[in-house]
Formats: sequence, C-alpha cells, structure tokens
Amino acid sequence: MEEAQLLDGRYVAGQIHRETMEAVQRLRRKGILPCVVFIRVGNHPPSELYVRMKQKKAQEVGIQSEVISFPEDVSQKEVLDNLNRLNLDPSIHGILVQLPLPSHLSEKQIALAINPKKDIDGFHPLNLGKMLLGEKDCFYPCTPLGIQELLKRYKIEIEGKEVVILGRSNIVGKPLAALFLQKSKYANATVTVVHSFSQNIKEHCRQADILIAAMGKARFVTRDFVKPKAVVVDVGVSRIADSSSPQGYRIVGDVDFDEIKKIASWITPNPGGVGPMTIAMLLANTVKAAELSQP
Ligand SMILES: NC(=O)C1=CN([C@@H]2O[C@H](COP(=O)(O)OP(=O)(O)OC[C@H]3O[C@@H](n4cnc5c(N)ncnc54)[C@H](OP(=O)(O)O)[C@@H]3O)[C@@H](O)[C@H]2O)C=CC1
Ligand SMILES: Nc1nc(=O)c2c([nH]1)NC[C@@H]1CN(c3ccc(C(=O)N[C@@H](CCC(=O)O)C(=O)O)cc3)C=[N+]21
Ligand SMILES: [Mg+2]
Repeated sequence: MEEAQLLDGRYVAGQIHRETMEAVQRLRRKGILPCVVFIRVGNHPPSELYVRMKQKKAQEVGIQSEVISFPEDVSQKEVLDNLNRLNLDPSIHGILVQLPLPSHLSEKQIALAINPKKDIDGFHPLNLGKMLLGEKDCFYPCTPLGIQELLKRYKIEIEGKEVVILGRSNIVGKPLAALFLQKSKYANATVTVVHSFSQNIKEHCRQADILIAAMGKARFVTRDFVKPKAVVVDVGVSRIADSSSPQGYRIVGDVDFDEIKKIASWITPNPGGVGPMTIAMLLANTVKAAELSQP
C-alpha cells in the first residue's frame, strides 16, 4: 500500500516567511518598522527555546523584536504595568506573553490587558469573539491559523468534510473548531471536538476525513483511530527522555507516525509540521498588526 504524503510545515513556513519578508520591506519603505515584544516569565526550558526560535525567525524576516524576561515570582501588577506601557508605545506593533505562566499569575487577566490591536496571539476575548463571528479585522490564534494554511497550501479540501479535533483548549482545539466551522471556502466543515469527558473517542476519530490531535498525549492516536486515506495533523508536543539525542530528549507527537503513515493519505511530521506553521502565522500576524496600525 502507498504511504501517506507529508504535510511539510517546515517547507510551507519557509514560503510564508518569504512572503512576510516582502511585506516587511513594503512597510519599511513607508517608514514603518514592524516590532514585536515577547514576554517570558520564570525558567521554563521549552518556553525559552520557543521564544528564541520566534526571535530568530523575526530577525530573519526583518521584524524587530525584544524579549522581556521576568523572574518566576514577578507580581501580576508588574506584568500589567509593563503591558500598559507597551500597549501605549506606537513603535511596538505586537505583544506576546509566552504561556504557560506560573500559577500565581492570571492568564485570563493578562490576555485581557493586551491591546487587542497588538494581540498577535489572538488570545484576547475581543479577538476570539470576532473570530467566532467571522470578522477579518482582528487576530486569529496562530496554531489554528497555521493548520488551516498548511491544508490550504496542499490544496486539501476542508469544505463538507468530517473534521474531528482531539482537545478543546482555548488556544488550539476550541478556536480551531470555530475556524473550520466558518462559512468560507477553506472551512465549511462538519466539526466534532472530543475531550477528556468524551465517550467513544476512537469511534468518533474513525469517522474523520481530517483528524487533528491536540491533546499532549504521546502517541495516543494509533492505527485503529484512523480511517484509511484520512488526513492526519499532529499538534501535540511531548518531550521524552532520550540519552542518544544531543539535547537529552526528543519530541513525540500525539500521533503514532510510523503506523499512521501507512494508512493516511496525508500526515504532518512532528517535529516539522504544525510547530513551524505556528511561528510563521505569528510573524504574519505581526505584519498585519503593523499594517493595521497606520491611521
Ligand atoms: N505545535 C504547536 O504549535 C503547538 C503545540 N501545542 C501542543 O499541543 C498539545 C495541546 O496543547 P493545549 O491545547 O495547550 O493543551 P491543553 O493541555 O490545554 O489541552 C489538552 C486537551 O486535550 C484533552 N485531553 C487530554 N487528554 C485526553 C484524553 N486522554 N482523552 C481525551 N481528551 C484528552 C483535554 O481535555 P479536557 O479539556 O477535558 O481537559 C484538553 O481539552 C500540547 O502537547 C502542546 O504542547 C500547543 C500549542 C501550539
Ligand atoms: N503566547 C503563546 N503563544 C504561543 O503560540 C505558544 C505559547 N504561548 N506557549 C507554548 C505554545 C507552543 N508553541 C509552539 C510553537 C512552535 C513550535 C515549533 O516550532 N516546534 C518545532 C520543534 C522545536 C523543538 O525542537 O522543540 C517543530 O514542531 O518542528 C512548537 C510549539 C507555541 N505556543
Ligand atoms: Mg496549555
């Protein structure tokens, strides 16, 4: 039997970064220098890595960036005061507060405190509400947007398909369901969302033309969850200790890639699938914020 084709997120993200770079050059000719600020709290090695990756890509496409690192015990007030300052600074177009945050900080309050026009993550309730309504002058969360864009660039039809999403978080599962439900060409799907209270998860998954796993459970999706010729997207990131790797760990997705590639029609590698797309959409959103910032 033929093997699944790869939805190569690293490759498509590279294309998007080149488009973003051109948009940055157009803005620079108008005297606008796109600038993003990343805020990080505490010592959390994966977050430090992700912020470094975002910064490196920003630099490659010509977007200015700055990182503010707070100690683990920073107060809510200190973070909010800084957000207020950045909200008012016209030279800053995008603000991202890297998650997760220590438990004494309120993610909800912090998302609310970011100027919605600078909320490149699309986590502010105003942006989430606008997305639900299908409006365009706002920011959509980067991982859902990246998944939609990846499928679009491989000309994978979403319209009329059975899409099953594993996971209902506010940053991946829920906004992805809203996006694929939209009345538009790259959506119009029939969407099912399953979570830890769901029954018959396997049976739901087997119905999927497009199966998207965003649980953070290593290799949860095995062969018996997947309909032959389905499209399978693996969002999950689990770090598994691995002494043979230079970092001492390796990344394992929610999907048993080696098994599923034998039955799916398309599959994302992981790493190299959804992750790079998330970063590409983040920088695309930063350029959008800079464009919309003009009077
Ligand atoms: N590549 C990328 O760009 C990104 C990757 N990620 C990764 O994706 C994964 C998901 O992230 P995020 O959405 O923030 O995670 P959360 O932990 O916030 O959400 C996980 C979701 O999966 C559900 N779930 C967990 N275990 C099960 C189970 N055994 N059966 C059914 N449902 C289950 C949970 O259900 P319930 O709601 O009932 O608890 C929850 O809805 C993580 O591994 C994360 O690292 C996240 C963002 C971006
Ligand atoms: N405010 C905020 N916005 C986010 O968008 C956000 C966040 N907080 N917190 C954490 C999650 C996770 N996330 C990833 C982005 C890129 C990769 C990525 O590029 N991963 C590489 C592998 C990198 C590695 O080696 O670990 C890949 O998939 O190929 C992964 C995960 C964004 N998140
Ligand atoms: Mg989470």
